[in-house]
Amino acid sequence: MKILFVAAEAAPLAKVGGMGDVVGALPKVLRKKGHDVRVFMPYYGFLPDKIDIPEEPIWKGTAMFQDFEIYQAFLPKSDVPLYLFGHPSFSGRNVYFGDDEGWRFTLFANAAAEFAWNFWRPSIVHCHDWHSGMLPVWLNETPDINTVFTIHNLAYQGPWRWYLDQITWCPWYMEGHNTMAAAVQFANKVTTVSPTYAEQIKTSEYGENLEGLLSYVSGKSIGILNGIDTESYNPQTDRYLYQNFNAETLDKRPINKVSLQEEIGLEVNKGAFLVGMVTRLVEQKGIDLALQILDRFMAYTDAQFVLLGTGDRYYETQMWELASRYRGRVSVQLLYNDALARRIYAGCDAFLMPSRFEPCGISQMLAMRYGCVPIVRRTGGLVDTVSFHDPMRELGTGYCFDRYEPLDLFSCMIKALEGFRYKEYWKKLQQRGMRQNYSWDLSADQYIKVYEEIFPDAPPPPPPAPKLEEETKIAAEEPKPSAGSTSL
Ligand SMILES: Nc1ncnc2c1ncn2[C@@H]1O[C@H](COP(=O)(O)OP(=O)(O)O[C@H]2O[C@H](CO)[C@@H](O)[C@H](O)[C@H]2O)[C@@H](O)[C@H]1O
Repeated sequence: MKILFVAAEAAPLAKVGGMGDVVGALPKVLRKKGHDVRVFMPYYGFLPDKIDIPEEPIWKGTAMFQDFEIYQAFLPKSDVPLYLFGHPSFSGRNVYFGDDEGWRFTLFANAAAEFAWNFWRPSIVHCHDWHSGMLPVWLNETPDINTVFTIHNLAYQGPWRWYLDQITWCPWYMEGHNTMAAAVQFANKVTTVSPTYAEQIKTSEYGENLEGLLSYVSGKSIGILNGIDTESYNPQTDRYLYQNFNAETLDKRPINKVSLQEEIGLEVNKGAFLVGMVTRLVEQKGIDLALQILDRFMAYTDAQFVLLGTGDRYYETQMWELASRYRGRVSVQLLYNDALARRIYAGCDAFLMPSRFEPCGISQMLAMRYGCVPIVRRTGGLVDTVSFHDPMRELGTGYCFDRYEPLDLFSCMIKALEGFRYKEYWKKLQQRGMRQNYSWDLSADQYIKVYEEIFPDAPPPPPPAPKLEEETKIAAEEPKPSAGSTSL
């Protein structure tokens, strides 16, 4: 099957959060399973620092009165073709910035529709979050192209209808008061990234005002648990670690702890309980809850804490102040750094994720893969991926609490600290986490099932697109205007 992923992020090239992880990993697995999957993403100004991109575009088009060019590269270490949407509005050094984000990504989505209509015609366009949310609307009247829309984060819903009306083509049949709502209505299938979150978003507590619509479309929606890129994130081979290890050689892991402590300015102390967080500093991640208890936790224990993240200025300042109160015991790194993130997963004893809501969560799975025990609030995908530690029966993979209450988080962290004292049990807990299968294999099969469920309704796909070498030749020619083009 021919599938075009359309997304704002794809790891390791452009990643701000977990959506990048998914778009960087899932296409590779689907391709291994025999599907022709390709990725369409903006040509960000920083990409030439990371991969070789040919100077000549393979195609040129127009959308929303803007000329654009498409360049072709490949996802690193893979044979997944990567189409890069070249337009000056994306030439900056950041993925997300500025007030024109709504316009910029709507243009991106419109260009993706043009691309699918006129250059490489897939059977399925797999859209990710609001950035590509208008695609299911525009492609609704193209019967041989079906759409799957994946919700990674319901909190960001994209431009509102009144604004879309001003900047782009909103067809007569379009319904939905913003991009996300329209995508949910028009996609052939809607997926979200864990079974528990798929149920939660039908309630007013988690539905972000779309709970009614999401309940209404529940016949075409499903929760499919994310996986992780087990090749890239492998403590046995990860070149960013001070010392490689696996579940059988956990005795080597403390070298990472000590080296991390040195690197980030903590007192070097193998025995201290080191808790880490790698996160976007936003309300979703429960930073306010953590801030309510961290002072006391540091005061009453000899634990250490490291935070790696950027985001909300208020949280950044509060974390910074915490670090200044506990010099040598709290380290706050207000930056985005993939290598340091890996060293935190490999060096910390526990990983804190007290999320207010969590569609799936990639970080807790990465933490477990690196022998770092998760402390999580039981919400969304955290329920589906972390289970209660029961030392007597040797079950479970982490420490969990239910209510979004400071006391509950505090007592959960104290339990983890106590558990850490019993080294043999702790080691078994780490090993159970490391041996979990969080690879994309099972989830990729579920996505294939979703694609196959909608595919029989479509007419047979058009004749195969030209081979890649031929596509390059086509690039040299001027694009021909084609029927069915709907850009403005
Ligand atoms: N400062 C920093 N430096 C380096 N790396 C950093 C970093 N901050 C975050 N990261 C990395 O970004 C990723 C975060 O992924 P998550 O899935 O945990 O959350 P996110 O909310 O971004 O994703 C959303 O989409 C994903 C994918 O569907 C869902 O799992 C999730 O619940 C949803 O909120 C991890 O790979 C983490 O290591």
